[in-house]
Amino acid sequence: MTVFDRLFANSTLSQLQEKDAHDPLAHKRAEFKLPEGVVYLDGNSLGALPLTVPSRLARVAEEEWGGQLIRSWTANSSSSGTGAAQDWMNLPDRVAAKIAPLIGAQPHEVAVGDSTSVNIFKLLAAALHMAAPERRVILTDADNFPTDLYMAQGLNALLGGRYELRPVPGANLEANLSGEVALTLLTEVDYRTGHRLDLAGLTAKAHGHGILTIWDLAHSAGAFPVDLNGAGADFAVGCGYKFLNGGPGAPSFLFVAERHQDSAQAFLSGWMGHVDPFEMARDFTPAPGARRYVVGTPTVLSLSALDAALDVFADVDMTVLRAKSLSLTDTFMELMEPLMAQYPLTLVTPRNHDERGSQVSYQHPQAREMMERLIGRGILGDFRTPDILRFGFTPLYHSHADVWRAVQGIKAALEEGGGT
Ligand SMILES: Cc1ncc(COP(=O)(O)O)c(C=O)c1O
Ligand SMILES: Nc1c(O)cccc1C(=O)C[C@H](N)C(=O)O
Repeated sequence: MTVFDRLFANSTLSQLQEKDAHDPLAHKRAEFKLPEGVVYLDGNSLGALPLTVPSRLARVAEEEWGGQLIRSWTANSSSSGTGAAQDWMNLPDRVAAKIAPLIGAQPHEVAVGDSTSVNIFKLLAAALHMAAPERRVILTDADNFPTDLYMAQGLNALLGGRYELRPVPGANLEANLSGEVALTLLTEVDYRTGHRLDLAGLTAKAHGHGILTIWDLAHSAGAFPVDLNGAGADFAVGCGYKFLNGGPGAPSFLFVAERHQDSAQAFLSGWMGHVDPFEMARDFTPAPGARRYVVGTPTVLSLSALDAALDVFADVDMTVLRAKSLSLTDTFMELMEPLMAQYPLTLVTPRNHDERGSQVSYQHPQAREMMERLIGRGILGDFRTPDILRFGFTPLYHSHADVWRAVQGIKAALEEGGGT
């Protein structure tokens, strides 16, 4: 670093620190465990640990499981002296009620459990069954996350190959909406580029052609305000372990719009989606609302972690969170500008605010090696094939000074790489 560089960098840093001093979300960082010496830019893969989670897990293990044993499935406060049992049976519904406001849904439109992949399967099956039989195309983005494509391929094989999975480039989606399309299966924010589709606009256009929509909100929920009902969305899924910080393998959520709940069928009709599981009836009668999509026994430990993690959003205004996210990603792009002029870096994330999520990505010919060097320097981003450096920003725990530190680390890693 030259003297000039250092002076420039320091003045930039102090300007950013000034911004941080006025950050209305600055206090949220103290609610997370973040290791010293690390800038964690991978909350879009695995959110950081909210401090309330370990004690909640310990309580569930020691008191609810260890002390109350099977009584914890029901709410029965008189069953023991060690505190009220925790009504585990309804835990998926309580978690759904916490996710609902983050995605513009009503609580009974949300179900929590299973993985995102499995929930995609449930919704694909329900939506295809609702679509007119002459509609034989499932329209998707060619760059969609692999599991979305694989689930559609698997279900289509089960259905005897009746459908055509049509992957098209994101820019051609609108032109491919037609009367032969049964449904669209789209991820709002691209996991590689961070490009954000127009969820409301595409939903309206799809509806104009009589097409049902399934949205994957993996990189949206908890990252910015989502308004599924405002957009008239039909179906959606999302991850619990990314911006919702529910921990590795956290349960996923799904959304079924109220207007579809009588016609959409839960084909993975497990007993926990039955209106009265302990009736032990021979035939499946669905529970009201989205609860019918809860298949088997709720995964109490991981649901409890997600339940506790979601409390960090209780006092967060999501429009404020979005404004901070944009400020962080704008700052990052701006600070990276001189490096783009000097090194083979290509920005692949749109600069336009409406067209991006909460990540910024660059192509680099040695992206994998670059990311290894960066991780060695404590800048934890991600590499995605074939040549993407991906940096996720979580407004709940990042400051503008973190952005500055990250860019200093990237600069040093690029220099270490000898110009590549
Ligand atoms: C868009 C998208 N959908 C789904 C998933 C994951 O699905 P699952 O939770 O089933 O592994 C991811 C990331 O892992 C993703 O980025
Ligand atoms: N889900 C993941 C996992 O189980 C292991 C490692 C990474 C992940 C991810 O979240 C990948 C992620 N969906 C992505 O956007 O690349």
